[in-house]
Amino acid sequence: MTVALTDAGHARLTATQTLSHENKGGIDEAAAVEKFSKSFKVIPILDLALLDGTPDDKSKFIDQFRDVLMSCGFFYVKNTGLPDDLQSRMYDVIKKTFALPREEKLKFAIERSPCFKGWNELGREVTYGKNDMRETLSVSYNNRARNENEPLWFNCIGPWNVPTDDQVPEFRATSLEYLSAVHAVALKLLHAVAETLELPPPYFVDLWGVNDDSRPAHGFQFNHYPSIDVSESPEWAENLGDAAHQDDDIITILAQDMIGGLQVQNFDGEWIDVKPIQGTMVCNVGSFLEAITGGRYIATSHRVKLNTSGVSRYSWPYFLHARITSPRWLEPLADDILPEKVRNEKPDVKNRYEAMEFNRKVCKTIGEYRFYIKQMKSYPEAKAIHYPDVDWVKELNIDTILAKKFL
Ligand SMILES: O=C(O)CCC(=O)C(=O)O
Ligand SMILES: [Fe+2]
Repeated sequence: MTVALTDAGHARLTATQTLSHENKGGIDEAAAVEKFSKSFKVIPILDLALLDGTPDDKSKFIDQFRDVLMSCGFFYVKNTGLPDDLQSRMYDVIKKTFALPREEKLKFAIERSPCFKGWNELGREVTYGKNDMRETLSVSYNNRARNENEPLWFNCIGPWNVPTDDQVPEFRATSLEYLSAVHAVALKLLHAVAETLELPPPYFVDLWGVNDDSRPAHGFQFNHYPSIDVSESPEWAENLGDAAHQDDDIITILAQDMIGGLQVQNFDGEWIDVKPIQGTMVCNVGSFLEAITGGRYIATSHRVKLNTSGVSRYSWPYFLHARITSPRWLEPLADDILPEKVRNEKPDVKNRYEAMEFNRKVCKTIGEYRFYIKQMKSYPEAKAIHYPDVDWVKELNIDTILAKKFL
């Protein structure tokens, strides 16, 4: 959900932002022009209120949703049920957290956590070999620490490494409130995804242990993209806020302020702006849904441009993940159980899908993959401190040539 901003600089930007969508219900007209094409030029808006409406409303939603999942993989949702004031409070907490002096943020730096949680300084995160021009705080859930008799990769989740109550008094209460509210939206969407495939609504929730209360693996992250003056720092001119990637989860639900910068790639290779729209959140398909549907539901590639707007940008995504002990690779749903409309949609994403397929077969479990590949690659400094001797390519017995090509 975009946030009504109060300070003068932001309010000015909000007022001058021209939004291409008119928020009328269902999918708006701007999106309908490009209806469900893989050459999309705008991102559709879905109205979650339809799911609680009449049976007709609901089936309209499910039909639209299926088309969106097969064509674009990215969509706004409105009428999420998340209180506006919760979004504003979350936004204030995020701003306060990143505004702490560096010495204070170092107290919860990612290097202090064997679970790769905590604050990651500007420019330190690496996505596909490039440094992202953002600082982040990986929050997620406050899980218990790994027991000694559990595999090392159980450290892919663990206890919070976040500001203390003295540093940001509202941090804990607001984050917990937000996590529970956004998780409810994610569940609603995941039930609807199952319905687009004519499966029982809890199908994926059960398959992936999404409601595993004992050790929730979902991600929650704060992102701060400071404005970079490239005339002063020309060495950063070619970097991005966040390099192009697919989300490696089931579904992502992102809240952002009104600054903009997120872009998604259509199948003609064009980068399309995901402009902030008041009262909406941005959702996208993750690689798990892409894999289980044999590439029919698209985990769209996206990136964040280098922020040169003159004003900081903040975003806070929630990543719905499977239980860490779930198998990393699941055979796609058999063709004969897919509804005809989905079955007939042949994925034309060969290269992307192949890479993803390889990538998913590399590890036995989701936790193993997150720990050895994702986290160790993304946070090299933290890896060097906690796991100096671990060589993940060897550890997982990966073909080094394929690893170079695909990972
Ligand atoms: O900040 C954004 O708008 C997107 C961030 C993102 O794609 C991610 O953190 O995976
Ligand atoms: Fe992402």
